[in-house]
Amino acid sequence: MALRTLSAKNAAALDQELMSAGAFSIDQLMELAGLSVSQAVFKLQPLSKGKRILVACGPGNNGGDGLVAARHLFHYGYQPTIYYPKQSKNDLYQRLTTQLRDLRIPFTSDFETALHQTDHIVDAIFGFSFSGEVREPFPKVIQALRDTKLPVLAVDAPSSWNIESGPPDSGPGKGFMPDALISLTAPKPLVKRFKGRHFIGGRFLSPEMAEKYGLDLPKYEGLDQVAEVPAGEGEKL
Ligand SMILES: NC(=O)C1=CN([C@@H]2O[C@H](COP(=O)(O)OP(=O)(O)OC[C@H]3O[C@@H](n4cnc5c(N)ncnc54)[C@H](O)[C@@H]3O)[C@@H](O)[C@H]2O)[C@H](O)CC1
Ligand SMILES: [K+]
Repeated sequence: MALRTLSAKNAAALDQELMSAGAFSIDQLMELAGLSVSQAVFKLQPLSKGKRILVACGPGNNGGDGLVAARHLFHYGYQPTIYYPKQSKNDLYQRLTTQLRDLRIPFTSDFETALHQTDHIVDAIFGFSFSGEVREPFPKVIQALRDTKLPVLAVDAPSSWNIESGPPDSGPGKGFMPDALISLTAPKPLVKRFKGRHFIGGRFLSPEMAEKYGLDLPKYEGLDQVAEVPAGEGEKL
């Protein structure tokens, strides 16, 4: 699979264009993004390997993808727990959290303890709009993600990585290398520095839009909402 990358600026522009000219709502895009994340978890962590999934959610749409993924994971038979310290008042996020509470999915404010009671972690803290130094309360969370021996799946970007240049040289994310990454719509330039299993998700791009942004549509198989990129492909980008 040949792959071309999408800068943070173009990712935001593409997002806006999908919701204007493309006539998608944010709810639809987030639902499909989160569904892809849930399928990547299913491939990485079959139910027989452990059902407990800790989903760490940030304040923006990356966190929203995590909330959607947790709902799907529950329906597949997993036991998700949500860490969501900066909850948005926005109606969409309020509805997503209500849907999770209705399923009796626990929310925790103690990330450290939750980390000792899970089998797998989803990093949905920051995506393509992350910039600068990691602000509170996330530095200790990023550090814990870096230090854990448990498998971590990063959503769209390993949180704290620079979207263009990749791993930070200092700060809590220095040395953070998740086991797997799911790029949404298209890989961001940081994938050149990523070592691990790499999936593409967000199966909603039209061929015209892909062409306009110079992207390749992944070869999704059958009903899959994710396509795995062969190992080493990212380094060639
Ligand atoms: N088309 C698609 O592929 C879609 C992808 N989706 C997902 O949306 C995110 C991007 O979402 P956005 O809301 O623009 O931003 P983030 O979630 O990445 O983060 C914004 C959030 O984080 C705060 N923040 C930024 N920098 C820092 C910092 N240094 N310290 C602390 N906090 C920080 C900022 O204030 C905001 O609150 C994309 O990656 C995908 O995962 C959509 O769901 C669907 C379409
Ligand atoms: K992330």
